[in-house]
Amino acid sequence: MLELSNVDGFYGRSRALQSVSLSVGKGEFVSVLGRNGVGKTTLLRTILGLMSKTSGSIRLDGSEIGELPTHRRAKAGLGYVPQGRGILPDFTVRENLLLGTYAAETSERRIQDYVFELFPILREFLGRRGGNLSGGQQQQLAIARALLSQPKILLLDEPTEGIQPNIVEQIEDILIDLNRKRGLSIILVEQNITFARRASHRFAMLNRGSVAVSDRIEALSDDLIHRYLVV
Ligand SMILES: Nc1ncnc2c1ncn2[C@@H]1O[C@H](COP(=O)(O)OP(=O)(O)OP(=O)(O)O)[C@@H](O)[C@H]1O
Repeated sequence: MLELSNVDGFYGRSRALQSVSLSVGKGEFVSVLGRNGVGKTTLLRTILGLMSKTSGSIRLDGSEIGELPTHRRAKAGLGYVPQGRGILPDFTVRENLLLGTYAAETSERRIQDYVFELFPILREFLGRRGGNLSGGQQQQLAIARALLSQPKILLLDEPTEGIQPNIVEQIEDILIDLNRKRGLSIILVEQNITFARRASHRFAMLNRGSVAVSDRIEALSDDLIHRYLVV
C-alpha cells in the first residue's frame, strides 16, 4: 500500500532522514519508534510532503506520490494527526471537523455519523470552540477530522502524549478497532511502548535518521528497547 524507498529529508543542508525504506501493507499497523530527535516526525512530514527538500521514492497503491503537493497526497489517501493535534482554537468543533472533509477525494462536505459513534463527546460539543476542549477531547477531534478525509492510511504522531490515562486507553482502543475492524492502515509514531506492542503488527526503529531495525512487533526485545529507546 505505502512504500518508501531510499527516502531522504533535509532541513536546509542538514539531512534529518537518511535513505529510509519502509513498507506498510493494506490493513497493517506499523509503529515508528526511537528516541527524541531521531527523525520520527520528520518521517511523517516527508511522507505528507511537508518538507521543503526530500528525495527518494514514495508510492501509494503503486503510484508515485513523492512529487505531489500535500493536498494531493491527502486526496490520494493520506490522513494526518499531527503532534500537538493541530486543532484551530477559534474554530468550533463542527468547523474543525468540516476542514477534514476538504481533504477527502469526494466533494461532499458532510460530517459522517460514524465519527460521533466513535467519539460521542464531539456531537455534544459541536458548537464549542476547539480551544476550549481538554487535551484528550482535542485529540479525539484531531483523529475524527483526519478520518473525515477518508484516508486509506492514517499517520499519527504521538497521539497519547500529554493526555489523561482514561482517555489514552479509549483512544488506543479506537485506533486498534479502526485497524482490526475497518482495515484502516496505520503508521503510529509512539513513545508509549506498551501501546505500540498491543496495537502493531510491525515496527521500525529509527536511529539518527535511519531505520536501524524493522521487524514484526514480536521481535521488539528488551535488548532493542535498551539499545535504541532507553535514554
Ligand atoms: N524545523 C527544523 N529545522 C531544523 N532542524 C529540525 C527542524 N525540525 C527538526 N529538526 C531536527 O531534525 C532532527 C529530527 O527531528 P524530529 O522532530 O523529526 O525527531 P523526532 O524523532 O520526531 O523527535 P521527538 O520525539 O522529540 O518528536 C532533529 O535533529 C531535529 O533537531
